[in-house]
Amino acid sequence: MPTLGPNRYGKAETRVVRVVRDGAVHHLKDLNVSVALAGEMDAVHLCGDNANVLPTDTVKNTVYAFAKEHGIDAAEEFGIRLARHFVTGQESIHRARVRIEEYAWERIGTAGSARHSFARRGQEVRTARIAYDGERWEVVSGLTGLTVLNTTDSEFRGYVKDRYTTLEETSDRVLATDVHARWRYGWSDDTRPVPDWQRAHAEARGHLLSAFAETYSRSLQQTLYQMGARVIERRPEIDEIRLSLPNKHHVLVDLEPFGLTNDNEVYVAADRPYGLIEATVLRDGAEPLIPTD
Ligand SMILES: O=c1[nH]c(=O)c2[nH]c(=O)[nH]c2[nH]1
Repeated sequence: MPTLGPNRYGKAETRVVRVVRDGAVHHLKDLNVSVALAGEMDAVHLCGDNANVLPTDTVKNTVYAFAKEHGIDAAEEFGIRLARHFVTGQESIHRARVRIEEYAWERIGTAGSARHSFARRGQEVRTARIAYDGERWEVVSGLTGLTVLNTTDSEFRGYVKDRYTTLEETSDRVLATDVHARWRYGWSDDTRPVPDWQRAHAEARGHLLSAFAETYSRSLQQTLYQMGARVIERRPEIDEIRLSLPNKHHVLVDLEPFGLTNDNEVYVAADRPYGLIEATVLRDGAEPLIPTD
């Protein structure tokens, strides 16, 4: 009989919107929560015995019930609460992984409606991934879809050239990317103080942005390292950060046919193909544990 390999199950993409009504002033949290559970699941796969299976429908209900009972503050905290509940609440479940995407809303600032009217903030998504095996925690937070652009202080020269190279060297180009960042906290057991998730996230995001803006870039690779290093240097609770940065090429348009010059003023924003620059930056002695795919 073929052997059953690694397996997990759960409810993916439970969309939960939680409104907190503070009198006339309302607050909004908007999450997409995916829970995956693993443990003693041989019988359900091999014999059709469901005795160890907490239904995925129950998993979904738990997400909604916890949103009501405990509210939602930091995504990490909500994910930790869920993971602990499944691992400590069911004997057959030994490990839980909770992934959360959080969509940010900001207030529409007109008088009166500012209390209950919101607009989605751009494409940026906050992410959290919590893994728990009953003893150790692994919390990886991050963000995707944070689009940034420098109109100068970026060059790309001195690279390898072979017979297929046509790219012109440049000492002044537009540098733009959609930041996809994941960072892993050193916190891993309940006996140690839990990081301030909201503050750590806001500060890490701020360091990514300031390093992007302040780095004189000789390549996106160099900028990536500077962004990651700044987070590691300034946030002691973070041991590892992985960045995936598409190079959103901005190509100068040839205006000569129209008798016009183009002194780094008019670009075509090419959407594909794009260079894709990826790397992990680590605290000295830390292990690279964030998956590279
Ligand atoms: O910052 C860059 N890094 C590269 O590796 C590369 N390759 C390329 O064609 N343009 C760029 N830009």
